[in-house]
Amino acid sequence: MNDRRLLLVHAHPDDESTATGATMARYVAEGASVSLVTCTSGELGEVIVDDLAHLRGEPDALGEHRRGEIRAALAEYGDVRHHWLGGPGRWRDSGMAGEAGNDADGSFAKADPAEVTRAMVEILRAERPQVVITYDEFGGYGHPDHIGAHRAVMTSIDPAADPDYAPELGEPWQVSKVYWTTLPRSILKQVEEAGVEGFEPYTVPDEELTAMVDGRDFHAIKNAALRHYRSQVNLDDGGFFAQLVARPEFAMEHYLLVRGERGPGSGTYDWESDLFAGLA
Ligand SMILES: CC(=O)N[C@H]1[C@@H](O[C@@H]2[C@H](O)[C@H](O)[C@@H](O)[C@H](O)[C@H]2O)O[C@H](CO)[C@@H](O)[C@@H]1O
Ligand SMILES: [Zn+2]
Repeated sequence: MNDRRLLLVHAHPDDESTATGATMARYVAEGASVSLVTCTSGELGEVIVDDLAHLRGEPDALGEHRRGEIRAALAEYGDVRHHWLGGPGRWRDSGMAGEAGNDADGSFAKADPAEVTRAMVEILRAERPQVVITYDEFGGYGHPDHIGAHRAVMTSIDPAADPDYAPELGEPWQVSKVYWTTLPRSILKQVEEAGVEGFEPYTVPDEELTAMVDGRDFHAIKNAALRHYRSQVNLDDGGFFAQLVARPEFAMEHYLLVRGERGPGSGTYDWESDLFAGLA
């Protein structure tokens, strides 16, 4: 199909590259329109390198720094249009589940759901994507901002298409397919080889997944983008994440279709290899 438009909705800077970077790179390379929504600037993140120690305990400064990191990271992909949900700094990082930031004024976890839906509908109507990607209802691993990003998408798909919902936000738009980014249960072998146990709850049985985007041709771009997130990830310490990122399989990104018609697939589980499969 011509004029393919993909929208990804993530919680913090770096999530888009970690979970879906090869997918973004592939569709940009294939000439699709790719846009990204990031819900917070990651103000409460840790700072893992000492040369950025001045950012520790400085949420505003860390947020500004991470906005710079994602600008540099997205440039590695080429033409990706980037939106901050509600505008830069509208909603702030909530911290990990159970932390004080969850209740802080201005945190994404405390956002008015109606305002979040409105902000998401405005972007959906502006970008008019056929395909939207976000997290599952657990946010992948339970982070409140990831759960919030999931809810932002799942509460806006129908209003975006409803002519009676906020007509001032633009012409109605019906998204055709919604996918949740997931980790296949089969990844456990790699994870356990890297010395990490207890990862199973964050995975989905391979037979329950519906699509896999093979982005191995774009593994280098995904890694180049991740290298811009020095405050968050270290790809050179030989640790679990660095080992995972180095493997070409890390660029094979898996999805579960939750809205729309499943297109033709192939292989053991009849997975779609193209998220636009089945669309006219
Ligand atoms: C990948 C992701 O969503 N990262 C979030 C997460 O970061 C974790 C947090 O800093 C935790 O304290 C660390 O132990 C853990 O290693 C980090 O992955 O939560 C942050 C705060 O909400 C967020 O800024 C970061 O992007
Ligand atoms: Zn995140």
